[in-house]
Amino acid sequence: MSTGPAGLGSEIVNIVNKLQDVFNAVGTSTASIDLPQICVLGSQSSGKSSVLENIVGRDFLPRGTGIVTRRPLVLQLIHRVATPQQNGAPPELKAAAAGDAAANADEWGEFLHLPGQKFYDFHKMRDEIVRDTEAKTGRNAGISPQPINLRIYSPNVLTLTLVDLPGLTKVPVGDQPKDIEKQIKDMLMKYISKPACIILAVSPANVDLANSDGLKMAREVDPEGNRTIGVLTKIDLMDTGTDVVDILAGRVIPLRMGYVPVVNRGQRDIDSAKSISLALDAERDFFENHPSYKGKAQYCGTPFLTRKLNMILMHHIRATLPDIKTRITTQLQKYNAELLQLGGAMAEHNSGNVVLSVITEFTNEFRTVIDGNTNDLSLNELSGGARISFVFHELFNNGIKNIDPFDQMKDGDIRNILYNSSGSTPALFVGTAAFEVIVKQQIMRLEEPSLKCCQLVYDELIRILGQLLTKIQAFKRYPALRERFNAVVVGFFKTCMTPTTKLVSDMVAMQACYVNTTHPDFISGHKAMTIVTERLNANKPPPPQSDPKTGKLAPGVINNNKDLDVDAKKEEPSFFGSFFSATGRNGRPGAAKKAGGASTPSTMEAPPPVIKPQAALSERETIETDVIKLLIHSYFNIVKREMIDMVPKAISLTLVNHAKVTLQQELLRELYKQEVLDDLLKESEYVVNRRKEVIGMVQALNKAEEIVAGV
Ligand SMILES: Nc1nc2c(ncn2[C@@H]2O[C@H](COP(=O)(O)OP(=O)(O)OP(=O)(O)O)[C@@H](O)[C@H]2O)c(=O)[nH]1
Repeated sequence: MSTGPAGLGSEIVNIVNKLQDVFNAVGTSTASIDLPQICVLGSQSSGKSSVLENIVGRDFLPRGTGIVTRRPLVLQLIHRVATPQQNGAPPELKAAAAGDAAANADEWGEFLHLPGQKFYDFHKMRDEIVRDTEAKTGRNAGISPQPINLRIYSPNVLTLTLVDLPGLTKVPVGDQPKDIEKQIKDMLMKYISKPACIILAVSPANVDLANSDGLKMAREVDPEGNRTIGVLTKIDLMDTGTDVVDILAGRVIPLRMGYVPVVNRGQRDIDSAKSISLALDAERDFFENHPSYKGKAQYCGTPFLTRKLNMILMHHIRATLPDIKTRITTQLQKYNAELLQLGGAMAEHNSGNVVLSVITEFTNEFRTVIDGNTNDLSLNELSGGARISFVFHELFNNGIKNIDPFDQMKDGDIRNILYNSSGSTPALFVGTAAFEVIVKQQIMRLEEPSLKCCQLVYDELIRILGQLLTKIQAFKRYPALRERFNAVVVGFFKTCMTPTTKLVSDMVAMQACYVNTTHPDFISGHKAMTIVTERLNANKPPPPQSDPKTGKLAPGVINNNKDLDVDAKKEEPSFFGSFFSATGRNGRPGAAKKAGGASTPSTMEAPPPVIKPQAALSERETIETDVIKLLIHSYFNIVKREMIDMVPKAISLTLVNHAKVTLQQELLRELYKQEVLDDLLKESEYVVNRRKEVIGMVQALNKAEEIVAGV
């Protein structure tokens, strides 16, 4: 490349330019490596475009009213030595000369979005900037963070990369969005907040520096002023007798890299198409002859600014290169690892091996999750097996315990059952039968929560399946495999549910079908009787019928034997009457007072169509009912306890444990078949695309590594 003072730092800046190209080629989403660059920051009309054009030495930026710069312009200036044209001027140049008087064979621009096209005509270059800006943002609409990349080759530039950004604005113009100020500020922030960015803060000297929007914003991200260079424009427009000497001396807002004063073309110069070379001459004259600056004129003006920027960028790049190298290496490792996960660059696979290993991984994970040995144990959430335990020991346990056998049954109902269950032999075994009827009814109520428990455990298994389908990487790559896995496993769980619900229903049916009154935990009839009568005595002394003999029914309830008084209706002729009052067709109570009674056999009438019990319970009825309730309570508790114990065991046997043991076989049988293997391993579009992207990144990073290797 070039040598001599003009080429100062070219090599190292070129390295960054090359890196920029390499990364640009793989897209903007990969800006994970921030390259050093100089960003131009300032309010509208502060003179940013003028400074840039002076640095380049050519007119090439769009001008106009409103926000002209609406996309970042990444401007790579590349110094090249002027070469005598050997075979005459290139054809593009001949065409260009007509439009741009300054066109010459040594200076041209190239846009990244128009590869291979050389712009010798800098006016056409300007048109292209306008065209592409409008293409991406609309005519006067908004702004866009998507940069335009322009590279300018010239013997008159120092190798330098500058980013021209939209000017800070306050008022939306035309159909600009209302929040344009915020949009611009956000975009600028994105650029200047990166530590690798050097901020070129442009402020007009004819406005108080404290009000400079550019400097204000720069201080937000660089409060110490370590990476901000101040450019003071419009020095020529300052009132006579005033100057920026205090600012330059760092006495107003100090910046470590200092300030450079410049004089650009005024509006009138632009309108009269004054050439930049003339403008640069005028600038030099201005500083050399101004009383405030002539002693330090070599530190003023655009050429000094350019050299300074070149030096700063070069040093900056030197300083950041080691870090860039490290980042390239880490990124390379990251993308290589991802590529490996995506199945490598060639994406070759032996479908049999893949399916086999996914089945193994899945079933291992499944067992681990069920057994609760999972690595990613979350502290604030139960998972897998722990959730199933919760279903068993909390939900099911409480669901069963909370069933109150008498919540839907009034004492009067019990009395009715007591009577009804006696059938045509009212007194004999009446208690036993009623007890069994009620207990069986209540036992059947346990079926619903038991089946619900099966369903909840099934839901948990489905949940685990969902987790594994997300967790295991191969499913991302092979969506068809994922689908089939899902279908097979869900189908498997469903199949297991049939014997499981049958088993659980049967367990309830077993309990209901045989009531074991000899169960060791069952309260005895005598005990129940004693408890009830004691309770009664305690509640309302003196008990009028405290003699158990009068409540003879009760012991019979349990033992079906001795004390059951078949003559009860003789002793208490009101046995029926005390239990029931008949209601006639018209519903009048007492219409058949003696109905059904054996006392009037000779004049027996047909019973009334509806026979209703009397509302209040007699004392004996109360005792009988209480005894029955106590017995039911005792027995129902035994059954509940057994169900709480057994249902989880049943569900484990036929569902959870069964799945643990046989799921692998099932998956092998369904999926590990030659005829389906290839279909299962069709890759998802995402994987195919992502692999392309990652391969691109890896290639770019490899290239980047090469580029920085020698530095
Ligand atoms: N006299 C004089 N005029 C200047 C100087 N710098 C810029 N101007 C004028 O100020 C106006 C704005 O300059 P630009 O370079 O377009 O400013 P800008 O910051 O790029 O503006 P936007 O792109 O709209 O944000 C133009 O009319 C320039 O001619 C200067 O140093 N002296």
